[in-house]
Amino acid sequence: MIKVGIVGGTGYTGVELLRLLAQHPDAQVEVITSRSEAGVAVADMYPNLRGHYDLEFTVPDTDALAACDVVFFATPHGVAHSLAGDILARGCRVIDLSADFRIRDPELWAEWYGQPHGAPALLNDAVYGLPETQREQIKSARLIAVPGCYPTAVQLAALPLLEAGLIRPEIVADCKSGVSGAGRGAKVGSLLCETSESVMAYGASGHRHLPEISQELNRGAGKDVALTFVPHLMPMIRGIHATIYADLLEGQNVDLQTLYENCYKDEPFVDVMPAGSHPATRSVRGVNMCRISLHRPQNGNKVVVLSVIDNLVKGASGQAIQNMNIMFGLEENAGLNQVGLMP
Ligand SMILES: NC(=O)C1=CN([C@@H]2O[C@H](COP(=O)(O)OP(=O)(O)OC[C@H]3O[C@@H](n4cnc5c(N)ncnc54)[C@H](OP(=O)(O)O)[C@@H]3O)[C@@H](O)[C@H]2O)C=CC1
Ligand SMILES: CC(=O)N[C@@H](CCC(=O)OP(=O)(O)O)C(=O)O
Repeated sequence: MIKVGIVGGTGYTGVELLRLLAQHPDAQVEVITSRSEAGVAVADMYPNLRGHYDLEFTVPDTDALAACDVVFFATPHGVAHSLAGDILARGCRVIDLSADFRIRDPELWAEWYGQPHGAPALLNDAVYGLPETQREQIKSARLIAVPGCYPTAVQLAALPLLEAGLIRPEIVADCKSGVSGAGRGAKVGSLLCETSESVMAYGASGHRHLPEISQELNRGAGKDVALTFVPHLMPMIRGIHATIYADLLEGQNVDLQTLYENCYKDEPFVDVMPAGSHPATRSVRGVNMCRISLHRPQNGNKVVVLSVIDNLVKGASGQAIQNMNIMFGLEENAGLNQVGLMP
């Protein structure tokens, strides 16, 4: 059994880790931290976990965490910067769900996150944990930077076109998110009265996921890709819907459906739907899956790619467990075989 520690167990990604790990055949949660709920039983706080965990939240303690085989950080930005180095130095592996190690350039990170990078010396050890592009590096990694939710949906949709050099290096990513993407902390903007029956764009002139998505699209394309990224808050709890618009280069006659099907044929968590489908976020609720479909609007060289994920699963905790499975040589789908909820 792999011994798991979780820092930040009361947040939405923390409790999603607990939900998914409760059914993992090869992993057991030994330590789960919360400063505000220390001493409270996990099952008292989250009754959906009654019967699955006999564990209390404890304050973060690096000795207890480092005694685990792997520690997940489900914490706000900056926390892994201060704790991960000590835990790694004691031989434990770290999977960070925050953005602390996603951006290779510490100055760029500081610019977008409004604070100095707290652990630049660890950046060389960090592997960007998108299994569909980094599987080999993940196998031997000790520190994983789990991609952001929007970046996961956008990259899986756009990379096959960019890697094949079929489009102009210019992409528009129009994205929508459920409110759980904003975390569990109390904020006026997340209140029911503020979010229901309403749709709102935000960060249209610059969102912190822009440099992360750009970094990875540029890497896939082998050149700079001009990216326009606009996120929207939707009146739903979970889900990301990304619509990608791109221009095919003149004279390209490639069968895009076949390109995508071949690209993802061995990927357990990417579903290329029949051409012309319209994937809905509810089709991935609670499951570690990205569903993609391709469209060629008539009269033009546009290609539109639709991509949906659950922000808390393929966009965070499920993808984090997928990384753990790869790092520890387990079946990649161990503990990740859930079927989605309908309706
Ligand atoms: N929500 C989402 O859809 C996604 C979130 N992420 C990222 O995952 C991380 C967690 O997100 P989410 O679960 O939504 O966040 P929440 O705000 O819901 O939870 C944060 C958790 O971190 C703990 N925490 C806060 N500050 C500290 C600290 N200084 N030291 C130790 N623990 C701390 C909190 O518990 P306590 O204060 O009691 O210690 C709480 O359990 C964030 O970086 C987020 O950006 C990534 C992808 C998707
Ligand atoms: C709806 C909402 O507020 N979404 C969050 C992004 C979700 C997220 O968790 O971002 P990371 O993956 O980088 O941690 C936001 O826009 O900042």
